Amino acid sequence: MIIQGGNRLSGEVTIGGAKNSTVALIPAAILADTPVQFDTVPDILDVHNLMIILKSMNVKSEFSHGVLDIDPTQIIEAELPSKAIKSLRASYYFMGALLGRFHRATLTFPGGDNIGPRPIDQHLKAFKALGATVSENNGTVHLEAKDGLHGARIFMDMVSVGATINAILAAVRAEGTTVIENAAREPEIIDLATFLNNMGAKIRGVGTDTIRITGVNTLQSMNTHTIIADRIETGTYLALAAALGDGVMIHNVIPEHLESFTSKMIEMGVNLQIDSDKIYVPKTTKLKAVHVKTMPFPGFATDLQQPLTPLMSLADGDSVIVDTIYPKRVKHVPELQKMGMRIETHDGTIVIKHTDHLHGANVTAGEIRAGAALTIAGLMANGTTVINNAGNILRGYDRIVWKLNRLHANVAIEDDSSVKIS
Ligand SMILES: CC(=O)N[C@H]1[C@@H](OP(=O)(O)OP(=O)(O)OC[C@H]2O[C@@H](n3ccc(=O)[nH]c3=O)[C@H](O)[C@@H]2O)O[C@H](CO)[C@@H](O)[C@@H]1O
Ligand SMILES: C=C(OP(=O)(O)O)C(=O)O
Repeated sequence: MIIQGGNRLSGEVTIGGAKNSTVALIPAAILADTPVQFDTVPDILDVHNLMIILKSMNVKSEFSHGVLDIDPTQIIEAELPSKAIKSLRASYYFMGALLGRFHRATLTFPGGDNIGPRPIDQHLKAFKALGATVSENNGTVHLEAKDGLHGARIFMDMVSVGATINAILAAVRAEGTTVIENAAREPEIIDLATFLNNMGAKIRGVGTDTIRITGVNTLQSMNTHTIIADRIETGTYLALAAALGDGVMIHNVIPEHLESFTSKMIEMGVNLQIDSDKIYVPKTTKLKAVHVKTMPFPGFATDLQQPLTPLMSLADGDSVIVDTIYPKRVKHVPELQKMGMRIETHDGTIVIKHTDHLHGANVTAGEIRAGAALTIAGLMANGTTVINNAGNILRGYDRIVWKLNRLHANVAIEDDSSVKIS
């Protein structure tokens, strides 16, 4: 990604469907006995890679103008393409979905963002509780429930989005009732349950820490499922607009999903004008330093700590971030230093000091949200910034180059081949 920095931004931007919903909904589609349709689907690399995985199972999918059609009615068991599986984290949702559909699944370990250790022990614990045996060999996981899946009580040792979703996917067609305790409460889990319940599933309690699922024999889609707005993309544009906007209106927002973030921006001195489904960010000149601690929802999202960093560098005083979910999520720090930002890490604490000027540099997006922070910093900086590994940004930001340029930024992607799907 090549950014000519220094332009002030203004205008309007519309947020796409949530990446973290979409990447669960697509694997969930294989549990249906009918074709399914999603709309407001973000145009991101993760979606294209999930479509490659579907194709390997003879599941046809078509994606056009934000509408994704998936026909799982001719699904077959097949070896899944390990390159696509490794390209994203959420490919692990095929473990729960295939177990639910065929009572067995074989997958290589998932990829996704390199943000420190990301074990899947809670996912495997849930599958075992439901009656599956789990064996691992050379980076491949084999799951099998020879006597079918049976409802069970699952207590999650820690709050995990992925393990909660995987347990739902495996339990939704299991025999009997499953209770997930200490479940994650992220809005994307509610979106997934809405999709499944509209097809006849019986999932109750999503959005609380106890979820009850009574298994059903069939899931049939009757209507199009509209994916919720991406709260992380929203937060990224909010931070960007406050840092270098002369007035930016952000549409398709669910403000209730972002309260921990918007309240932090207001604490910083950004006079956000929050409406029912849009937020206006006025030009902001004076910012206060703040402290942020990431937490499971409804706490401050780990995925938004890095996008807030460039705005923090404009504040008077030292801002502090502690990421309790991923303490090693600091890939952006040395890259931002190359651009002149006064940012340091000490024992899991990130300190951002007031920085007068950023300058363009050659940097690398180690992961998606590090890439978002570098993009904002590049737009604020004098001169040209080149972000290598921009594929990490395109994994999860819907049509980002087009959206930024419509706000009067000067951004381009070069060497598109490096981010093409194979
Ligand atoms: C595709 C998707 O939705 N990705 C999101 C999801 O990732 P993901 O679902 O992978 O993250 P989790 O909620 O599972 O992780 C939360 C914490 O639990 C730990 N853990 C998790 C599972 C497990 O079996 N064992 C274990 O120890 C993790 O290392 C982490 O410290 O939630 C993260 C935390 O909000 C977000 O950053 C990601 O954007
Ligand atoms: C960590 C993230 O994604 P994933 O879990 O898909 O790697 C993210 O979206 O910030």
